[in-house]
Amino acid sequence: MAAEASLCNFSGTNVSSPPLRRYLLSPSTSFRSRHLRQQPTLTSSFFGTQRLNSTKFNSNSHFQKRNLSVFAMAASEDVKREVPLKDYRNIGIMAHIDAGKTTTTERVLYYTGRNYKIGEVHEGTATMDWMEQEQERGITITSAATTTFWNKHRINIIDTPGHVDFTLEVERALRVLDGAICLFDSVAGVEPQSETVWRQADKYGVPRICFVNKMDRLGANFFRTRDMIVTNLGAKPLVLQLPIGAEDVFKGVIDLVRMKAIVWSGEELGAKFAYEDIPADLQELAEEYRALMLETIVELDDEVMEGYLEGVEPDEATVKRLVRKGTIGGSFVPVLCGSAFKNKGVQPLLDAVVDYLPSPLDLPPMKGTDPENPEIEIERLASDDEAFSGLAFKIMNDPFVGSLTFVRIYSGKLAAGSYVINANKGKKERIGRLLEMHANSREDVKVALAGDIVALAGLKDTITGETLSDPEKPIVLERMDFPDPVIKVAIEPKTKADVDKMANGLIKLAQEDPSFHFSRDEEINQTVIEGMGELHLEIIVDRLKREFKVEANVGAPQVNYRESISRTAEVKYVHKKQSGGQGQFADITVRFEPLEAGSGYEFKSEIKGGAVPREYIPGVMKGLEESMSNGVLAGFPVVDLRAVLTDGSYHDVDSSVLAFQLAARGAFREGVRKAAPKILEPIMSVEVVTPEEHLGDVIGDLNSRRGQINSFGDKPGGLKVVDALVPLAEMFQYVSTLRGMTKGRASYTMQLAKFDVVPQHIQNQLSAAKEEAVTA
Ligand SMILES: Nc1nc2c(ncn2[C@@H]2O[C@H](COP(=O)(O)OP(=O)(O)OP(=O)(O)O)[C@@H](O)[C@H]2O)c(=O)[nH]1
Repeated sequence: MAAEASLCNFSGTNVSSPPLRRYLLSPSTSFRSRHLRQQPTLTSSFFGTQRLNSTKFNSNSHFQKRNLSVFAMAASEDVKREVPLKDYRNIGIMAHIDAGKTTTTERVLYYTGRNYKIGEVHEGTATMDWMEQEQERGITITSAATTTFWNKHRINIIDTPGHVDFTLEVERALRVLDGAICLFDSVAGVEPQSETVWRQADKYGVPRICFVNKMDRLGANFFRTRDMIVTNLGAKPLVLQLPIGAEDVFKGVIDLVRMKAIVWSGEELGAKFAYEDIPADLQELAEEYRALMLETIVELDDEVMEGYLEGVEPDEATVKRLVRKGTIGGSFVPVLCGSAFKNKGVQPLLDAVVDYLPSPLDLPPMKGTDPENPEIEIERLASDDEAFSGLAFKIMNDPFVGSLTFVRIYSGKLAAGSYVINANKGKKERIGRLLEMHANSREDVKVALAGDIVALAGLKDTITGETLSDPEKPIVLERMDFPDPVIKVAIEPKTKADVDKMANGLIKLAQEDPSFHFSRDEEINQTVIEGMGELHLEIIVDRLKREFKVEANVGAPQVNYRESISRTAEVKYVHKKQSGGQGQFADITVRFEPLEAGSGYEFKSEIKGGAVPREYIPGVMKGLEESMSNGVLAGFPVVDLRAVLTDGSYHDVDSSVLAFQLAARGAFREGVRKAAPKILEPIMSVEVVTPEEHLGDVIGDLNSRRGQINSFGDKPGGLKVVDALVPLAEMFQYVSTLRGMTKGRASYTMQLAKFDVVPQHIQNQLSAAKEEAVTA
């Protein structure tokens, strides 16, 4: 018989315990009957999508079920595009925490005419920060997508959070954006989270423009920020504006493309601005920077370059064309400035979005694979005439509509009432309603087109990162990478009555957020939630309380350890039982091999000549898979390991799938013990910014936390910066220690750097703790 070989690969962390699987399979239908009852009135289309009536949802809305047929009808209608695809801009606003993303987005919404009364972040009324706790904490937690229009261009904006615990939100947004605005605080310059986000944007090849915000703040320095874009980000800035004044005398900007000053007459919302002559004292500087700009852009066009060398300056249209070309091609990043809070610089920023950031047509076609045969690559052009494809990039639970799936449409059309296929799962999904989102209000649309970002209500099986496509022409678009959670806490509802409510809430939250996991450990009778940091889990617990009305007791945070092996080991294991009637017999030999960090788990069969018959191999795979979630040292998930089934034997009567499953579990226990098992812990890359007088304390403290100091440096304003690698286990509550130690003058950021082996004494403690918990 020919050699049988099968290889399966899945990340060890995705192995969910049986109770978790049960949770995930239970249907969540609670919202459907109550909310799919809007009475739609067809109105003429105004913009790129065909609208039904605009509806603000509130608990008083009354809808009628029979009109659902209108949605179904819409699927077959021809749709005329109102905004050409070349005039679409799908953008995100990214930055370090507190750089002003929400404030800037609010201004953008105001100036594009969608918001009549502006919300201020510090008053807790900002439109994009619509979740209750965002308003209280004044930070943006969930990306909210909104559609708006500027100069006949359709701009879809996704507001992304700045805190590192929500990095995944930023990743998701970047995956579906065509361009981005990177905001910097002109006092702090390029901050650590901006560097992280910048690298993420590089990874997805997202063209961007920079906006140096907060030019009105004491200590604002446009040029220092420009220099930091070079030194900290390794990027090539193309200065397109210079500030006129700074701090409390910041008046406006010099537009180096038109060589005009743009001066605002006040600081209030809607303050008028006028184009004026460049102030005499800035004329020379403006000429110098215009020359620098021109020298950079003419390199992109030989003909223009020749003219320029002969003394002919390119006209405004040519300058804009070349800036656009270089921005989209990644040759440089345009740099603008202003003060969102004082309403200066926002309109030219919107012009720059339109002028320099790409439309879907400027980008390469979307690549994907055939779901049946992942070897076959497929491309989809950004066009309404192509087969439909879209990527689900966010799931949100909405109190009025239920679960909303945000989808970026890459090709084709999507109609309410139609059916699509979830290409990752091979499951049909019915498109109940299509909603165009505007922060916390929404409008029903009949059909959405290539380039649109819409929210779909009523999808059943689709989670973040999956592709929806035309059932006739399925495609799986590139998958997103989700980081593994690094921290966990035990959680228990305060009353027995809340057990089911909590399970339901956890399922919904996990569907929304792939960096959040939960599981139930039957052995110690505990539900455990896992996430990217203390704040991340705090927010989850808070949302359970507010949105699902579950009061819960929460344990102390614990590190998400992993187990792995250090060397290859082979083990022969025979499972044999004879009690009463039929016996059980399975004999296998399995080789356990260590894999590179991040490889997850692989299974391979090298069985020849049917030593283990084909029908029993799934039993072996299942037994090994089950064991992967429960390592031999301290019960942590096992990662970075390949199990190879090399030999075995069976009994004609007594062998069964179950017998091989039990043999695999035994082989795992024995084999992994022989393969020098080890416990791994998350090591964080920590950056602390502190005044010099506290530097010694900060370093001493990091050393006492098993920290390894990598470098020191200087920051503007006489501050020192320390880079260190510190085990996450030592970083709980660091925020309060640091605050106490430096009188609140230092700040820090941290993110996962790697997993590394724990010292022996900690391994012993963890093993002992597991034994104690099981005994208890
Ligand atoms: N002086 C000044 N303050 C600003 C400016 N823009 C924003 N702010 C203030 O800076 C603080 C943070 O602004 P946000 O808009 O919440 O920042 P964010 O980047 O959205 O913050 P996260 O969502 O938490 O990451 C708020 O108090 C704003 O009022 C500005 O141009 N000048």
